[in-house]
Order: sequence, then C-alpha cells, then structure tokens
Amino acid sequence: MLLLLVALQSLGGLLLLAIIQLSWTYFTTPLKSIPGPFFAKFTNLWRFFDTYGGRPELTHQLLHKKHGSAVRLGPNVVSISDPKYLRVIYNTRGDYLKLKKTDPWKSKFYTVNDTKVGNQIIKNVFSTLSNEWHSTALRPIQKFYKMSAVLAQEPLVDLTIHSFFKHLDEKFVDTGKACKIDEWMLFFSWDVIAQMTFRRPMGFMDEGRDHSGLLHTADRALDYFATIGQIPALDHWLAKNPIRPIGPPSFDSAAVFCAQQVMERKQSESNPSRQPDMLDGFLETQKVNPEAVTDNDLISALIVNIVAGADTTASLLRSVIYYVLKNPKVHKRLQEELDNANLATPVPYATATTLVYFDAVIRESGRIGPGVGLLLERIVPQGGLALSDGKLIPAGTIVGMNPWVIHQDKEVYGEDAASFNPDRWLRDVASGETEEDFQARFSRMKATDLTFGAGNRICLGKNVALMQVYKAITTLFLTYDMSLVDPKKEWHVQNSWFVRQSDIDIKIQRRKVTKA
Ligand code: HEM
Repeated sequence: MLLLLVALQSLGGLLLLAIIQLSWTYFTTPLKSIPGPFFAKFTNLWRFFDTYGGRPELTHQLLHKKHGSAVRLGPNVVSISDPKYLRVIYNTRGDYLKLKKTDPWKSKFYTVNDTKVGNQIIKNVFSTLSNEWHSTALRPIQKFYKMSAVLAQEPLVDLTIHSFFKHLDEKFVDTGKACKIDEWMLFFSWDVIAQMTFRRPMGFMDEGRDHSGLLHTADRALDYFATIGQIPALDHWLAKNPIRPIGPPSFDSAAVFCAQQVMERKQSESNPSRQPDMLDGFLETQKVNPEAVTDNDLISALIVNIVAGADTTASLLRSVIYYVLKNPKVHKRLQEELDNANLATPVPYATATTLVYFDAVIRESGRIGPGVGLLLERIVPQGGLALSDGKLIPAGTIVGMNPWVIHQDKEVYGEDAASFNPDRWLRDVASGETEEDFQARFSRMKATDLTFGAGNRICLGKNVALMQVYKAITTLFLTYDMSLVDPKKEWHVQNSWFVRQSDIDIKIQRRKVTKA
C-alpha cells in the first residue's frame, strides 16, 4: 500500500514537472506571436503525429492558408512560406546551417539520417551539419556531378532505357496486362542510377520485383527518418541506441553491394575502351589523392548516390506520368510536339532540352508534386530573422520551407497555382504578355522552385536526375500510348520526406509512329 502511495506521488510529481515545463515553454518563448496549432506550441509530438499520418504537406498547406506566411509547427519550429525568404534561408554562404553539432538548439533532424555501424556513427554529404565536413567530403567528387561529366554517361542511361522498354514490351504490351507504372518507375530509377554509378543495374527490372528487399528497406528507413526526425532526440534511444539499436532495417546490403563494386573494380584490369562510370571517376581521384579519398569515403559516396538518387527520381517520373495521363489535352499536345521533332530514340538529352512544351510539363510536374515533402530545416543564425510584419524570429529557431507549400504561392505562380497547368511556364501571347514580362515572370517562378532545394546544400545529383528524367519521359511518350486503367481513380501518396506515389495502373501499347 505504502509502495503504491509512493508510486502515485512520484507519478503526480512527474506530471506536475511536465506541466510546469510545458507552461514555461509556452509562456516564455519569443515565438509566442507566431500562430499555429495549439499543441504544436507545447510539444513536437504534434508534428510527430502529423508526419506519422503520411500527408504532412497537406497539413502544412492548410495551416499556411489559415495563418499566413509564418506558422509554428513545434515549440521551436517555424514554417515559412514567403518566397522573399527563400534566398535568405537557403543562401550560398550557408550561414543558415542544418545545425552545428555544438549548438544547444537541438534540431538534429538530418542526423537521424546518419548510419550506425558497430559503435561508429557514419555521416554523409546529405546528413552532415557541418559546413567544413561538407566541403571536405564534396571537394574530390563534386566535378562528377557537373552536367559535362554526367553527359559522358548518357550511353549508360540509353542502355537502361532499352532494357526498360524490352520489359514493358514483353510483360505488358505483348500480353495486354495492366502495368503498375509506379513500381516500374522505381525499378527503372534504381537500375539506372546503379548503371551510371557502377555500370551494373541492381536487377530490379530483370526480376520485375523487389528481389533483394532493398526497396522495402529504403521505404522503412524513410518512414523512420521522416517521423523520428520530428523528435530527433528519440533517435538516440532507437536506431542509435548504445546497447541495442531499435530501428528500421539497415542498408547493410546496399553498403555490401557498394563495397563489392569497389573491390571488384580495383582488382579488374583497366580497359580504356570501356564506357566510364562514376566509380571510375571516383577511383581515379583516389589514385591522385589517396589521403583525401579513403575507401570508406568512396563507399559512402556510392551509397548516397543510390539512396538519395533513386526514390527521388522515381517520384518525379511518376508525377510526370500521372499528371500527363490525368490531363488528356496535355498528353495530346506533348505527343504532337514529340512527333513533330523528328527525334531519335532513346532521345538524346541535348535534344530533349530543346522541346519547349515538354520542358514546361517537367517543370510543372516538379512544381505541383515535388519529391521532397517536409521542411528543409535550417537554424536561424545570430541576429535572427526579421519578418516583414515586424516580428523577429530569434537565433537558434528551426525554420524551413516545404516545397509543397512554397510552390503554391499565388503571387508567383498565379491564381490557379493549385492546378496542373504546364502553360504557366510559357509566354501567354494570347493575353498580350511581352517577352520581357514573360522572362521576368519565368525567372521569378524558377527562383521560387525548391524541387531540388537551394543554396549551398542544393541537390548534388540534380543534373543526374534531370538527364534521366528528360530522356526517359520523352522516349516513353514517343514510343508508347499509355492511359490510366481507371482515369477517375486518384493515386495514393505517402509523404515520408521523399514522396512515394502508388496505385498508378496503366494500359500500354506501342505507338505506330516510332520504332525503338
Ligand atoms: C528528381 C530527383 C531528385 C530530387 C527531387 C532531389 C531533391 C533534393 C532536395 C530537395 C535536396 C535538398 C535537401 C535539403 O536541403 O535538406 C537534395 C539534396 C541532395 N540530393 Fe537530391 N534530389 C534528386 C535526385 C538526386 C540524385 C540523382 C542524387 C545523386 C546522384 C541526389 C543526391 C543528393 C545529395 C547528396 C543531397 C545533399 C546535398 C548537400 O547537402 O550538399 N539527389 N535533393
């Protein structure tokens, strides 16, 4: 009985302490005047559950509609939607850090993405919070992501497109079966990035399924990253638990695969007539400067290529296909442009970029359905962030923009910002828009585009992704007639930082006009 009383008293004490702490947070915070959901002002549990629900980008859109351009999503977290601040928060100086390790402010969202091998925490170019570490890691490999270097691998993309179409023909065109194009775009994107990286696909298209379980692992890892990233302190007790890690399945198999590729390549005879891939480039750099590029650095760079570059590209590919098939007029106009352009197949990247309407379709798909769907979190530096309404967001606050929110800005994208309309990326001759006005509007839209992030931490693989997408989509729409099995059905979307779309079943036939 006495024991029970003591337990109840202790529980009561703890509860009281928690209430005092929450009230203290609520009443003393300098962010009191920033509106937002009531519970978000006390605890990050609000955003944890919102993200767990799978569609946080929709909540963020609604909250900004209701409260304006600054919304509080956590006791120390503010979401910003005013495009004016995009170049302030995501600048090239990098003073709005993902967070310095020594900072007391505890964002650590990105560190959830670190991996733990034994007792060692392994960071990567994406997850690191330090600008110094970031520059050191990037310096030796950055040149391989420039468009000139990426173009040298175009034949490897062609090879993967040929293989993709062979599978589409055999499995769906010849049999008349419906194709789950959402899955096939994922198989394609993992195989194509592996081709460019190691001159070897991961085998998803050949198997026609997630034969290694890697795709499932990637999904679970992202679910974990997105949700636990809202209360990053939990990561220490879960995946990074010092005694027994409790978390998503690890990327061990991907790490082993990458390590094998490095070892095999080092042991194989060099063959100058072979199509070079990214690993060749990385190894060459290591030869010149072995201190700057260790084997571990190599493996880490290879893993990042696969992990950051496959799901994201699949997301954009699916967006384009879904929106085009949902909009028959857009589909028709796109096919007309492709048919009239006298294109070779697979379509060369340099030619694809000259197709004006196609380019508008890609930009619009990335705008309306960006592949990343949470705040790109940064920390306000010394001096704070002054908002135009006079409020000051103090140093140490976590701020960020969600591409799904900022891409809906009506002042930049027009009153119909919520709809899919590739025409917004073209000059509106019918209503008398001058070339000069169009260029100004176009530049503003581009400057507000956060599809690939911005500033010093902008997407490293943007050129890689664009080459894959421009080539695959032009060649796909040129070669096949595709339609949704049920044109009224909506796709399913799961936002786990990367946005995963599913339930896109299509019918597919070869078009008469072309032969691949
Ligand atoms: C359509 C495809 C892609 C999209 C939409 C996309 C989107 C993004 C975004 C929004 C960021 C910024 C994240 C932040 O600021 O928090 C980012 C960073 C990054 N992306 Fe991509 N990405 C794509 C493809 C790729 C590819 C193909 C690769 C690699 C080959 C890649 C590698 C990276 C890396 C390494 C970073 C971290 C850069 C840094 O912090 O310096 N991405 N990506």
